[in-house]
Amino acid sequence: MLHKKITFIGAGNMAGSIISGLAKSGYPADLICACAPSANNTQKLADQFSIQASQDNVTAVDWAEVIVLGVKPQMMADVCQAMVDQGADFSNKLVISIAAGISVQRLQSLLGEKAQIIRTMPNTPSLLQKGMTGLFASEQVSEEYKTFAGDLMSAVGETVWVKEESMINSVIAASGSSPAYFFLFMEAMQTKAIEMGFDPEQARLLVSQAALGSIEMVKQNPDISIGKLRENVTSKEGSTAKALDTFNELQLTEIVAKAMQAASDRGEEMEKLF
Ligand SMILES: NC(=O)C1=CN([C@@H]2O[C@H](COP(=O)(O)OP(=O)(O)OC[C@H]3O[C@@H](n4cnc5c(N)ncnc54)[C@H](O)[C@@H]3O)[C@@H](O)[C@H]2O)C=CC1
Ligand SMILES: O=C(O)[C@@H]1CCC=N1
Repeated sequence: MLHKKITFIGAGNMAGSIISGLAKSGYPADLICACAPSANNTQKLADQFSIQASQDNVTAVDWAEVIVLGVKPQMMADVCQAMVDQGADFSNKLVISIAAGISVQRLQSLLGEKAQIIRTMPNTPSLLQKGMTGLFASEQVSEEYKTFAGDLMSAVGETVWVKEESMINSVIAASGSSPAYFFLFMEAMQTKAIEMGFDPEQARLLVSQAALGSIEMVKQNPDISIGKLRENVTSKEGSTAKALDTFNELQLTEIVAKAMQAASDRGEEMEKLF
């Protein structure tokens, strides 16, 4: 991939994960700058990966060709407005937003019509280059910048382009937020395993190794449906069947669908609020 100077505005959980994944992927560290008001996070990343750290958004934007917006949705408008008021010029720069709930149109009105904006929805496993990112580009974004954004996010995991911006909210539901669902499930299992007599480390090992093995089986067998893999574990009248009956009685599938819909709805709602 081409290498361009990238400034991250915000260096928290998500931006920090992408920066770490990028640095581990071999992206030139001297072309990455992390910018946030407090030096805490930025300096940690700078010490760990030899990237640049800054506390001055405008200078950091001036320096780079690609700007990744990684602040909280609630803060996005104020942060963008402050940069523009202080003279930051986003004309013809590639602006990659990772924020939930901020539309391209909103960003365009904040940063100016000449900013080339790509909206993405990554997730924190980007840290380990095991991320999943959905991307949406408005019509005015150049092919060069689309390719760059795709390559950039591919350096930290898998990517899917969506044609409709509204599908970014579906990406939130399926992969942006979903590491938290899997963590919740594992937490619940760990809690019960402890109750059944294991110490916390053993319980964590039992649950996480089972999860890891299951994921690998899904990944390494793309031609076998996930349902079939489930059936292969489920002996007739055996113990797995009893566990699955319990999940079904309590309507796990419906619960998951409702939770995913709630995540997507909140993304949509935030687009109106912020
Ligand atoms: N955490 C996650 O799993 C995911 C988060 N996102 C999106 O990423 C964005 C950031 O979320 P998190 O990383 O979780 O939040 P966070 O709170 O960990 O990070 C926010 C960062 O913004 C910085 N910041 C605050 N004011 C600033 C300013 N004026 N200028 C520059 N930086 C400033 C903070 O210092 C912090 O480094 C959100 O918009 C969220 O929707 C997207 C996908 C997944
Ligand atoms: O909770 C949130 O709003 C963000 C978006 C996806 C994951 N975290």
